[in-house]
Amino acid sequence: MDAVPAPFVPPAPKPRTKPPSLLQMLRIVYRNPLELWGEPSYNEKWISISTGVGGPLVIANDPGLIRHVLVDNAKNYKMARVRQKILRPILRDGLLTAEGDVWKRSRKAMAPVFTPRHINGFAAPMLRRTEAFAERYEGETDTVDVARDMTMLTYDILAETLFSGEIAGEPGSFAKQVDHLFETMGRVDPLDLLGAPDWLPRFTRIRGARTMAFFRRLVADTARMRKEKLERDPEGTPNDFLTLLLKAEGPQGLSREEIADNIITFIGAGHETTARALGWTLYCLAEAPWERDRVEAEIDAVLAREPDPVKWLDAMPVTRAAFEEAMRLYPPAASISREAIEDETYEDLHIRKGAQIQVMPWTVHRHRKLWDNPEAFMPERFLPENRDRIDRFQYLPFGAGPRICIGASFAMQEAVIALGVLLSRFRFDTVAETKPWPVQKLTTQPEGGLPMRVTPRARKSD
Ligand code: HEM
Repeated sequence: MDAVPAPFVPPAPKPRTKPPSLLQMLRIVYRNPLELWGEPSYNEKWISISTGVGGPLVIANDPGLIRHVLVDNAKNYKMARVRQKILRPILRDGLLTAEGDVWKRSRKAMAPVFTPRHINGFAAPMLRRTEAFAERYEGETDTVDVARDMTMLTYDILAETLFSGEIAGEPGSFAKQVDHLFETMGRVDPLDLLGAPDWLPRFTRIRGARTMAFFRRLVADTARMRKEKLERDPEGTPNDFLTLLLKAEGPQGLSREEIADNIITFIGAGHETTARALGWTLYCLAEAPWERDRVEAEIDAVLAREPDPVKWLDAMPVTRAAFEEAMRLYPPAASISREAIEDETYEDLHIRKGAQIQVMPWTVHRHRKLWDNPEAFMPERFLPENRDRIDRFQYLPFGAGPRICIGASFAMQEAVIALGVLLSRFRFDTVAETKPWPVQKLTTQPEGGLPMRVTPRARKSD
């Protein structure tokens, strides 16, 4: 009998054994916040720091406390200050950054856009886009950067499901502006961490402001173009996100400005997140070929009998488990942050008004008391027969509670369709230069990229 190989342990920063100085801390937070966390963050239920930079801070790792903050007493928590300072100038009143009544009205207006019927309707364009994208690997002999490629793929899919390709302006300029926007604006500025007043310019963001104005004009023109088409030819207008959002326009629904904010939000929240998770999945599978064999076998069997991509998510538990395990180890959103509105107590933890609460999928997903062998890539944890052992609040790639990711089903469907198409046709292998290092920017990115060799798979019938 073959020996069972030891599970693959992918790269991650070692927990710190002593706290950094203030200067070191600012440098780490700017460069890679994942390198900040020490042993207690991976072992304790919570850590409460009463005199942190920017006020009191609670790191929440305990599923009970997480449930308390995100669900049971969610009304006592608003979006954290630093997060809003980074994201609100870009996303304004989009769902991710809206608060209070605007958020409530928008979430209600947008719920019908994300129904299973509409998500299922996106399966065919997801399949079409992935198949067209996969053509680039035919005859490819050089190594390719799978990290970059996955952002292109998920951008193609999002552009198709948002606008069906009907974008104002030059083709290609939209994608370029998006990249530039988030690269220049979506960063933690040390001045925000120190709680500096808003009138002090954030040099990290100045470069992004012009791109922002250009991008907003492009989105407004695209929406206007579509609105005219919808009035002229409702039957011939594609039923994509933009049409669905424009149908939600009105006093009880969304204003035109909010529609633009949400389009930018969907692009910001819904393309790089899925791309990172796909990239890390392909990387982990390549480093654990015994797991990859199981995924490939499942995909071959399902594709041979089920051409309808709507059915793939339910039909592929092994593939789904690999994707979920990659999101455990590399949660695209590494932290979920809130701010306490009033003083309150949870068990013996006193939470002060204004305290920043960090629920960190990064540390919760790697917590020593919550997971066996937490550093190892072991997709079987997420197979249906084992799933019950995972507490709802110890696995949070999409968050939880009223502000849970509205695009979670979209992302899961997209991921399984993308993996189904790519892994049925190609084998993804690492090469000597594949040495990714996880870095937290807006998402958990592989620094150094994911250079990989992509070769056609020999089919059973070949
Ligand atoms: C693997 C992919 C994705 C991951 C890991 C992810 C993760 C998350 C997380 C953790 C939150 C909660 C943030 C918080 O509570 O502060 C969130 C919210 C959100 N996500 Fe996603 N997301 C993904 C894909 C998508 C997609 C595809 C879309 C849209 C098409 C999307 C749109 C949003 C929006 C609009 C919110 C704000 C919801 C609200 O506050 O009501 N996400 N996402």
